[in-house]
Amino acid sequence: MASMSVKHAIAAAKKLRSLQERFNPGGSDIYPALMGDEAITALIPSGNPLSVHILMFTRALREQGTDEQYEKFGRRADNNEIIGTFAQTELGHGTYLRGLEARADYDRGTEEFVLNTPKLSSYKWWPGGLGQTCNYCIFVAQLYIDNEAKGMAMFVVQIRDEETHMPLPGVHVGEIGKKMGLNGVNNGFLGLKDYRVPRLNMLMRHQQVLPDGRFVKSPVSQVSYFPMVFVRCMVARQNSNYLAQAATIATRYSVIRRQSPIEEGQPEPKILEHLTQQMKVIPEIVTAVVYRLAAANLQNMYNETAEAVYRKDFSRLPELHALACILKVATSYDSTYGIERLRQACGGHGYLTAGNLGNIFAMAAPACTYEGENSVLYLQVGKILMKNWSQVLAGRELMPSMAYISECSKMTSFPQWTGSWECLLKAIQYACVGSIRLAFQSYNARVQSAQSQTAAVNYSGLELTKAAELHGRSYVAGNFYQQIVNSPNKHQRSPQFQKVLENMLELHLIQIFFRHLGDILRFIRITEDEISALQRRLEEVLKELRPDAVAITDAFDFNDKILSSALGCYDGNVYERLFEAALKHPLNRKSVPDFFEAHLKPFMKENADNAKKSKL
Ligand SMILES: CCCCC/C=C/C(=O)SCCNC(=O)CCNC(=O)[C@H](O)C(C)(C)COP(=O)(O)OP(=O)(O)OC[C@H]1O[C@@H](n2cnc3c(N)ncnc32)[C@H](O)[C@@H]1OP(=O)(O)O
Ligand SMILES: Cc1cc2nc3c(=O)[nH]c(=O)nc-3n(C[C@H](O)[C@H](O)[C@H](O)COP(=O)(O)OP(=O)(O)OC[C@H]3O[C@@H](n4cnc5c(N)ncnc54)[C@H](O)[C@@H]3O)c2cc1C
Repeated sequence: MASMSVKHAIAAAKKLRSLQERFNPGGSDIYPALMGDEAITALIPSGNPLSVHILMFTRALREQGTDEQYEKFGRRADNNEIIGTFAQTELGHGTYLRGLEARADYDRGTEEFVLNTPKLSSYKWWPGGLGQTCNYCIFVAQLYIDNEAKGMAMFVVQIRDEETHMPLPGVHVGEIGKKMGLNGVNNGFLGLKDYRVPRLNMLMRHQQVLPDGRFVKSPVSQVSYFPMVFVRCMVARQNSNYLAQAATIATRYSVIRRQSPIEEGQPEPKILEHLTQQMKVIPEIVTAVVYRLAAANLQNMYNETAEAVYRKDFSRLPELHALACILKVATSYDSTYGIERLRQACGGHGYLTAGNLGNIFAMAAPACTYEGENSVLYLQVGKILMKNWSQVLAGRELMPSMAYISECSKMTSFPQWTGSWECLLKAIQYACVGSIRLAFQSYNARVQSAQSQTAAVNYSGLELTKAAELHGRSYVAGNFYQQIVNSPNKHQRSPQFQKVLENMLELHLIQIFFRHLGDILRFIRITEDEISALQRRLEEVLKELRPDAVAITDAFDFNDKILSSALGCYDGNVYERLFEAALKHPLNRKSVPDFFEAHLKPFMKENADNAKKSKL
């Protein structure tokens, strides 16, 4: 499977290169590389072994290396003359980067770094493509000078001979084994023993080791985390795409499949006529749209911040970090949940490999773990919200994406309930700020009672992650509201199209309201009648969106090859394709399976003989 994936990935990369040259000659704009990776990944159901090369190796060389280092390594990597990965996680550590055990000791006598993975737990473990595909990697290690720890640093390390692909002396590299999906990616392990690299193999755009061993610290240590921020932004778009693919499959199947009359004596309707089926499928279509828009917004912010960082302006890093965490977590959680819900909406056929929903789930699910495990990232955001709440208490201004926190903090109570979109949006924001306030009170009480900050974070973890989740909901819903209601190009939309968008906004806001009703009721008084009115509106807007469901998913414009699903094919010939897939199964090559003579017949005969004996 790995070699097939590499073959497909190379073919797709070549195609991408020609497209880039045609549409973006000589450009190093990140979009083609991004789109390229998504296009390649979408075409390789078992995952793209070049993903981490495209998304992290080339990017780290460009953003963390000096211009000279880019010329030496980056250009060859961008041109796919060398294939690399990003080797940070170890067998023993993934989240806690300060606990990484791989070390780089500077030898000023030879102006080299001596790289070691001192224990089994220090082995790099997980990097995509490391097992068999890559001949280089970015090796992340704790930097030591005269045995004094200086923090994390990145090193360009060649691990395989460029001609023979043989692992180099001092390198122990291989595949980590089968996974629940992405088995074409050859995630690998890497051990290094006294492996020497020249001083100039340490990426030195932001921090340097001089020939005599003097260390020049980075002005902002967090900039070394930037490669992870990029992938978190990419995950937001990638996983909204996976959800859109699954929504397309389930929607198309739901207007082909007929089952269970709604009125006695009536013909069996398309299953999408059942209200409960609409509630399973249509909200996921809308969630995919909502996250695609939020992810595009975030990508623009990433590009602007990356350019600023290039100019040594690090001011926007904290806000980008917070939003990248929020969106990476929200899209990976919600897409994974949504894809499984859509699989269940397709009944038994949703469980068939020919439907491809299981594989889409297996492709989407690991995003809850890689690039920062979700609950760890929510804790990151929780900590940032605590810092920002202190700013609010001190009357200082907050970053733009948190401005609503200041506004809500000035409200002594929630205004009269109207149920309008603005009211629903304000309700989720108000609940978020209420949660931040409660979390801060708990956190602060712990710190005041002499707990360390890290311990206070741990023991306030449930409230911190709740506040972070609600901040994510507020950001995503606010972004969708602005795009639908206040977009500068709203007047270019036809009234019909605007109405569909407004129906999607209505559904998203009501769905989020019901999902967090408990969190909202802690801070806002809402009567039973007002809640029942929202229940009616929910049923109404599902009915309104039902006629547009197929058109919206068709607008995602996935080729049948990308969906790779007998249930979601454009021509709707589901049963014929299911049956065609079934007949291709190896077990159907013979009428009598080989195991009959070898196992089944003797087994049944032995039972029959025993039965006869017991009667005698
Ligand atoms: C197609 C898909 C391919 C998938 C390929 C997958 C690749 C990978 O998975 S690569 C490996 C990914 N690994 C991670 O994401 C590690 C996750 N762990 C963390 O992020 C760490 O917890 C840590 C790096 C955040 C460090 O934690 P800790 O040492 O406990 O330090 P603090 O939490 O106090 O943070 C210090 C300081 O730095 C700020 N910060 C943290 N991360 C970032 C960032 N990415 N960008 C900017 N700033 C960051 C944090 O807010 C703190 O700031 P202050 O409070 O102002 O000091
Ligand atoms: C498909 C896939 C591809 C990957 N590709 C790469 C790659 O290319 N390069 C690379 O370097 N890595 C890669 N990784 C590794 C990935 O980055 C790590 O798995 C991830 O960072 C989590 O670390 P861990 O696995 O060590 O889990 P841990 O950090 O051991 O976490 C395990 C559990 O402990 C909890 N936990 C840990 N710390 C805390 C805390 N401070 N507070 C609360 N709870 C905590 C976590 O929330 C989690 O529930 C990949 C992983 C996968 C699954």
